[in-house]
Amino acid sequence: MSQVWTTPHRPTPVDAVVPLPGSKSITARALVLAALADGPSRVVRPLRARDTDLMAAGLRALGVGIAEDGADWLVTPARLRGPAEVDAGLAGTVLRFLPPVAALADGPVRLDGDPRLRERPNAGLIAALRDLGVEVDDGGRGRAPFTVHGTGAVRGGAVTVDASESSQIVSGLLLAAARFTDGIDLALAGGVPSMPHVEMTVAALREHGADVVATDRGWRVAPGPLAALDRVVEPDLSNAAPFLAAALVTGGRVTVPDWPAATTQPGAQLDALLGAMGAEVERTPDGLRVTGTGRIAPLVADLGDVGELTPVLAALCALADGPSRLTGIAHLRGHETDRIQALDEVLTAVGARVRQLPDGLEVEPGPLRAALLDSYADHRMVHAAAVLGLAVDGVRVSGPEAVTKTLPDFRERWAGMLAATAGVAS
Ligand SMILES: O=C(O)C1=C[C@@H](OP(=O)(O)O)[C@@H](O)[C@H](O)C1
Ligand SMILES: C=C(OP(=O)(O)O)C(=O)O
Repeated sequence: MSQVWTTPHRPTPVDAVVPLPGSKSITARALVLAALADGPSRVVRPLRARDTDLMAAGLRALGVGIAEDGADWLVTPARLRGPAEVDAGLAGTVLRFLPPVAALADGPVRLDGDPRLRERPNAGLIAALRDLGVEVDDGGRGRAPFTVHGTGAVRGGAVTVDASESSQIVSGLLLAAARFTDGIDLALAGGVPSMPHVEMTVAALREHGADVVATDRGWRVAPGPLAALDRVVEPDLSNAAPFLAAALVTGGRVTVPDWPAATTQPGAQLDALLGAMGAEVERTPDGLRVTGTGRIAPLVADLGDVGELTPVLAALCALADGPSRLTGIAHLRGHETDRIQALDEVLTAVGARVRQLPDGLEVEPGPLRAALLDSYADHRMVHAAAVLGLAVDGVRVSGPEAVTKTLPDFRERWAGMLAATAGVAS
């Protein structure tokens, strides 16, 4: 039976330092590239959560050695083999990053996951794999479950890809492409959301020595070896969003240590976004510090590059002092849940007026009221509920265990932040 979490109400300012575990996106790329490299690699301080544990399990199922060494993972590449079964859970990264790796295995690899995973769009990836010479049996659905019939090699070469529904389709193809016989010359058929995540993929490939160039219509990866690499994983800046938002909601102060000076993580844009919503944002020697000023300003923004920040930002919009408009995020309908619909339901339940747009939503704050909200099995909808609960007494959320996807101890960290008057929340 699903749990219900009564989210803490907090009428007084928070003042906390909140360290965060590793980035889901960087951990996923580190695992895949280490698995395809020419020797053993160490992933230092990887995120240990459902999505990244499933990525490791999927690679192990293909024959890759992944051992724990304290908090690190030691990855030892091996001949990739089928038959194998991969459980992608609800992880878009596993759904889109492992099929191109599976195509290099010498046998069939079947991929499936949670009921909602079977609704997440993947036709662009499956079509591209076929164009690159890979046999994929998906029953014509363009979604999981499907079987990649690996033959031990992928021809690769020129391919036009529809990645309008997820940037992960591009990332998945690029990550494995150096191991394709002809590499890849990937041209986009249209737009692609979440560009920082594609840049993260390109940067990670280059760090492993891959020859990657941007072209007029996409990216080209030359065939060749990937060098082994020991990589320290940065903190997950997208998971910083609810904690930093708490500073705005309570008029308090939250610092996230080890904020990278330069990064491809889209969460880095929180400084500008929260600044636009009225926060004071400073980079201090202790980390990124966000201070609430007592005012939450409305936000009018294209969030296409930073879609995964939307649930928390939309929750802030419901607490703002004017109407907001968030656009560029049509692809959020294919995320862990249809996030446009879910945000409409949740924000309406706490008193906002919400209008869905073809590519986003408008949020007009109204008199706030307590409500029982659904998590929709979506970790970031639990984060959004927690942010709302700071301002609205009596916000409860069913299915809070969804946070295991990327931050299993989210509720403990949230309580630690609220308990801290100063110093480090634990
Ligand atoms: O490559 C990645 O690590 C991710 C890319 C994005 O996917 P979409 O482009 O499907 O939004 C993002 O939302 C997701 O959380 C992680
Ligand atoms: C969209 C997300 O996840 P996924 O990697 O499953 O697509 C997310 O974490 O917000």
